[in-house]
Amino acid sequence: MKFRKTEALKGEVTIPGDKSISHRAVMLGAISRGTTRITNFLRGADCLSTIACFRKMGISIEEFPEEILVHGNGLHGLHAPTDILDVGNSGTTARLISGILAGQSFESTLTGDASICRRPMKRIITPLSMMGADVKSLRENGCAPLAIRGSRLQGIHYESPVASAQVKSCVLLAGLYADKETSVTEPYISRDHSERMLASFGADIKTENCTVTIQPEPKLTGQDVAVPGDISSAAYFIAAALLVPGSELLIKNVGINPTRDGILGVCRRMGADIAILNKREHGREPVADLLVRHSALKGTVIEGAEIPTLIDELPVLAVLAAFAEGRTVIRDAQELKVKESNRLDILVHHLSAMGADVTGTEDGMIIRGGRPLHGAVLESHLDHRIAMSFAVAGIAAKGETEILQADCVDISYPGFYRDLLER
Ligand SMILES: O=C(O)C1=C[C@@H](OP(=O)(O)O)[C@@H](O)[C@H](O)C1
Ligand SMILES: C=C(OP(=O)(O)O)C(=O)O
Repeated sequence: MKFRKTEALKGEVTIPGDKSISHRAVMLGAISRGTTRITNFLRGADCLSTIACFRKMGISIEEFPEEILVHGNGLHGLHAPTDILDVGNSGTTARLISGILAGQSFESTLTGDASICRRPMKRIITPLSMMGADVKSLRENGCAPLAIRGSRLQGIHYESPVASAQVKSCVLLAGLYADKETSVTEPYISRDHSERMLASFGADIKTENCTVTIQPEPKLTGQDVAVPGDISSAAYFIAAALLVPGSELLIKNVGINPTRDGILGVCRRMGADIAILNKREHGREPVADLLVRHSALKGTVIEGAEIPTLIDELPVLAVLAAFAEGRTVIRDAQELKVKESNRLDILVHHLSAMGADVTGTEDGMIIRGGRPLHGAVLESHLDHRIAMSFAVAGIAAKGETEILQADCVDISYPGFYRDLLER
């Protein structure tokens, strides 16, 4: 896929549903009693993997153009899977479903694509084993494929070494099947969609600072879930409108949960003109429309507690920083090394290939912005966020940028190129 400088981004765009919330709606629907009706469900490959996994455990899930219906069988209503559970490219599916599988009375095997089989699973094997589950990395490398023998679990208090919503959610979901309360403390607060949705389905769950506590064996009841637009997908449009001169773009129906909206604060510090309009609630999630105008940007520092609130947006923020005047420092972002690809290394490589002045560090990078960027031929490494971030760089840089294996955007945003280019 090839990109050149585009015209100003004008008018409005409505981006697809939130990936994290779509996954969770299917999972909680599957283990609740009654029907869960999901609107604005993200039909990306990752969320379709979640649906396929629960169908293999006997859950009836109907797909209609406007809604998804999940007919749950209750907390103990899953059947032993008819086959190996394939999570595809989805880390969220792998880690969250493992928490549910750990509490079942059957054995299951879970695998995924080459990227999934490189991503660290020890971070969930450790707490699930503490709870009494038998979870094995079949290649003994701490990664998938995983064999999970479920059992009646023990409630634990887990101090997570990483601020990861996937680890936290995995332990909380396992906690539904424990003999007493389970709590998780993380170093910084990560996205809290699981907590909000578990509460709305009827779980007894409380958050105090960085600790979440859940009581076991709740009566979960199917709900209507209206999925907000994904701020991680909106991020590419925010960045494109900020970079392309003359742009003034209204991005409608974006989830602005404070554990996810770090990109807005960073952009504002960089000098961005972003107005938050029509603030409202969708279920328990805050939503707004964002009016973004082309802006002159300056460098900033992104670190610490802010990192989990914008973890998936760091690739596109690094692109913005390359176009901004002055120095941007990204620290505490070592988690980027263990996503769909090693995003730190690839960002440094690709930004340099486009002419940016960037130095990789142990846990981030230093970008000395303001040099004019030029086109380059770039591998996506089958990482949707890399492909979308450099598509944005490509429409703001001089000359032609080609992204190889660009179709991987279907993981989280089918139709992304059409929305970006055919406006
Ligand atoms: O819980 C979730 O839905 C997610 C959590 C984050 O991962 P970590 O928990 O590994 O930080 C994020 O990068 C991922 O895209 C989705
Ligand atoms: C890291 C991501 O997703 P996951 O961990 O679910 O594969 C992402 O979407 O950027």
